Amino acid sequence: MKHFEANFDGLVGPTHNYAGLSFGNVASLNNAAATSNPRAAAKQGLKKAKALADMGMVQGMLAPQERPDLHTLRRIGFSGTDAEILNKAAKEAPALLRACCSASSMWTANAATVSPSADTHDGKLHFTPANLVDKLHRSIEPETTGNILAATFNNSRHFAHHQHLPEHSSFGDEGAANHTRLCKNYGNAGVELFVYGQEATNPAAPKPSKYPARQTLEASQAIARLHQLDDENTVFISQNPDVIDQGVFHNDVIAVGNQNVLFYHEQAFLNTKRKLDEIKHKFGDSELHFIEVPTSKVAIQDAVKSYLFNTQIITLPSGEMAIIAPTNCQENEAVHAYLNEVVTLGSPIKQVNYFDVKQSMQNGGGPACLRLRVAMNDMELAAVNQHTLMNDALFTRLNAWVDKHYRDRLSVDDLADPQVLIESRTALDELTQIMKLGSVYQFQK
Ligand SMILES: N=C(N)NCCC[C@H](NC(=O)CCC(=O)O)C(=O)O
Repeated sequence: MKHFEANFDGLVGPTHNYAGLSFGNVASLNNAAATSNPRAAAKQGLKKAKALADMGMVQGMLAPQERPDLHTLRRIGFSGTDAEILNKAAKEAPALLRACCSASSMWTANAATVSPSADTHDGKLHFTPANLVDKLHRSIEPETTGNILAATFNNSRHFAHHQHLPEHSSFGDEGAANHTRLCKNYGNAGVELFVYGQEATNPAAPKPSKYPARQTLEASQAIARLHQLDDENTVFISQNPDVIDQGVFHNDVIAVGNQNVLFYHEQAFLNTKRKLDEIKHKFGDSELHFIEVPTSKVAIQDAVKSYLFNTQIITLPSGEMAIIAPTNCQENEAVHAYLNEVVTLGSPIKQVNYFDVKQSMQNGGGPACLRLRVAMNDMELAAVNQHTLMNDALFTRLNAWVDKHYRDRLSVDDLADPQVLIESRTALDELTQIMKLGSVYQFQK
């Protein structure tokens, strides 16, 4: 049996816009009210996904969510026709309308936490959608995320789908953005690293003072229980609150791992030495590469601006590893120099490939935010909805679909236009047919 890691990228939705919704996410705040280009955003994402498929990687796509979210607007008391609701919300509660229009489900690293079957007691691949309670616009994602995951991984013999955690800040959960798995080979039991920003039930524990910590220890522990992970195969690590206060709102902005490589900034964690020792102990005897980037080479500010750590580290079919980086890393002198150096360090990382995902980057989402990693085997892959898997035909079809339905300019003021809603629903209805998802959206029920 073959084992590998698949990446499921979020297809950027038709309402991709810059609304400044994410306090603590520097790019989101800096680009608030800028005009977006949803068509370019979707195509940039598709291009990256196709390039990985062309490198021999298993690559899937996850459908976007229905936005504007009329269901939520009705739930909070707006009534009338769809057009009346949009009109009233724009006048009476513009901030709430903006929260109901974000295409933020594109960052599928926040869709769920995933534990491969090699790690779980029942031998199934486990998914728990993230509740994303810290941000209003993201807290309305988990139910549909669960529907989309169930429609994509739709086989109960292989896949276990859990409900998202209780919707309370004690269980703040941002999914795979704060989760990394190290392993010798994808088919071996790995060590799952859960990184959190605060402890809900221990107010004396370190936490940031300026920006929110979106992930709690309690949420991470709940996921480990749900996924039937062994204590011997899990490590819980506190993020350094000082870096959260400098814009590191998820751990995947400061660290990334793959197989036997952990690539992280020296300021990423608390108690770094102790935690690395625990990882080493749980990982066992074989070779493990800790690539620690010192502040003297890359300042936190440069890491946050360039998204050096929001890169994907992938294992190519040759066994060598490649870094998939945003072009923003080439544009930052210190970071570019570091990436030129990293391939010479004698670790498995041998190449760096750059992709322009600037439309997403302007909202604080790099290459790694755009993908959900699912380590799996070929039997499990055969049980996946095959219409979600990237290949020449799907790439051509999705590009044509984007050309047909997406605008090339969208401002926050356009979000109240009922025409945007009609365009978005028409596009998504067609998409569910292309990807054979069934009726995953509220407007289809
Ligand atoms: N690091 C990972 N894995 N994901 C990045 C998520 C970016 C997203 N940005 C936004 O939601 C901005 C939306 C706006 O402002 O319009 C967020 O902050 O949750």
